[in-house]
Amino acid sequence: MDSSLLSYAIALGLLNHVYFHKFEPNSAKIPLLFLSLEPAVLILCLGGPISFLRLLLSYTVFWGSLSLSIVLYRLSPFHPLAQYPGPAISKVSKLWGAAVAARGKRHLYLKKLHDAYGPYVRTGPDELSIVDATAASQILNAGGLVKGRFYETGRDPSTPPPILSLIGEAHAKKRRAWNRAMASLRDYDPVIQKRAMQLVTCLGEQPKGTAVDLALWFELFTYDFMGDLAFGGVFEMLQQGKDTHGLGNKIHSFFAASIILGNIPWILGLFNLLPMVQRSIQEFNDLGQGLATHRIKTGATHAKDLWYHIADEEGLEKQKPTLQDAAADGIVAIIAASDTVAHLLASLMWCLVSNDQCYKRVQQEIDDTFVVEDDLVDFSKHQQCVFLSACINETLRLFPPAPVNGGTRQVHLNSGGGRDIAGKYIPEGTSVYMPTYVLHRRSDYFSRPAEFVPDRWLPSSDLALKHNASAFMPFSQGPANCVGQHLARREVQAVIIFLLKAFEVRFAEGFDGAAWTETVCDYFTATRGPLLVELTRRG
Ligand code: HEM
Repeated sequence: MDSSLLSYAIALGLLNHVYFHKFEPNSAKIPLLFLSLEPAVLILCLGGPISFLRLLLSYTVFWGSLSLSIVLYRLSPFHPLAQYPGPAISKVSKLWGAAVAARGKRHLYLKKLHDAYGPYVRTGPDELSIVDATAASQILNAGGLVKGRFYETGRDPSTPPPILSLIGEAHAKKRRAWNRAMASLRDYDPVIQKRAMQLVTCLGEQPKGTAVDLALWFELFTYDFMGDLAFGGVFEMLQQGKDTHGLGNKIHSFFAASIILGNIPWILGLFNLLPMVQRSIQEFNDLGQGLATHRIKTGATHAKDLWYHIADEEGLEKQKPTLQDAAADGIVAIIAASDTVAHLLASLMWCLVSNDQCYKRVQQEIDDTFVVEDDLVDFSKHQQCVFLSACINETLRLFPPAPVNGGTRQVHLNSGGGRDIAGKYIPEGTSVYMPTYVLHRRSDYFSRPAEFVPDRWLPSSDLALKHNASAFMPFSQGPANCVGQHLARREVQAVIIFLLKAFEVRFAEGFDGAAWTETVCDYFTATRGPLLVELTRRG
């Protein structure tokens, strides 16, 4: 046995742990290079024969001592997050979390963990999941924590970052343009109306007695609508009755890769080198550029569209964004605004069709508000449907389209110490999730948390229910909350009003309605399986 090689390999393993713990790298590229060479260099330095057996010993002992030291430290009471409970496997590595995320069931896994361990759970060596409304509000609002490394995923560093990845002044600048775009939502009413009416027409043309996949049709609606708003009307998927651009697949595989990478961000630099990943990022960049070029060539479908604002066509900013810059935001508009709204629409229809009483109340409210068909286009009347609004809130509570509330927030390393948040100490280097799916289902915030009870949102309700509205944050909170939330509500309100005025909707024969929620997955935004219904024209 080569005892000096053994002791040096152990010591080198421990030294590497101490070094990389203190100077945590941003990317695994350089550390992996060092870690793969060091045991061989050690043999060269110690002298003696360079045999296969000595190499094997050096590598095994070096990697073994490094891994054991990391595992023991992460489980030890000396780790800064030692006071937070959580499963041992999560304390040791994020790989388990990444595997759960890859299956799309992260929201359900987090719910189980919080049920077992309470509102603060250690979900990774340096990661917490928090479902405390006060803490979430402090983290997300001004003066809270900044965005974590999660937001670097899915982007090639050579491409301009979209609003979602930015912080500080760069974020504020883009946010001003987005705020202008969302300041006068009435400008977009004609587009919502046109697409909602087209949706109803397309649905009415489906052969009688066939099952219609509402989840798919809602996606086509939102793609067409956002295509109109951001890029001058490019997709026309409703007309074709299918996702002709494969946009759904592109978005879903992009997000799936992003959340897996978001769980183990140090792998980012390596992962981005894979041709498959480069291709996917490139595809998105090309799509954005192509759509932007199309919009510039053809102009807007109506006076001032979203592109007009995000590309600053009015020239209000000192420095106009480049085409690439604006295209990056245009793509965010398609991604952030289509799948989320489609999910809300599908979940809402599922909730209504599953709850006959609520369905009838919504239908009655719509019939009372819009006595003649022409009234439907009067968007000011849409807001009068207060029970429908309550149903929208209740759906957002139960099925938030961003189940984990976006990416992580972080107390970055070397940022001047940890932070006190709602009476708890969050040490430097900690990433934090605030899964709304779990927060919204805490029984001490909302009574009967798993039930669809829209009345809890009505001021006139005489139900004596616990109702903590500050724990309701489907659109996140603070300066980087969802800038499109009012547009989303406006779209959903309109589509449901047009749809329920035109049709009776029931689950299709043989469709297992009760099992539909099991098809919901969390890939940053939620995805869902087909929602098969039967539509009957109302008289
Ligand atoms: C039901 C529909 C929607 C839901 C539940 C939703 C939810 C969210 C959430 C949770 C965030 C924060 C993400 C994070 O911090 O990582 C967000 C950000 C954002 N959303 Fe939405 N969203 C919806 C619809 C829309 C629509 C219709 C638009 C645009 C037309 C939009 C545009 C954006 C943008 C641009 C951001 C980034 C804001 C910033 O960084 O300042 N969203 N959304």
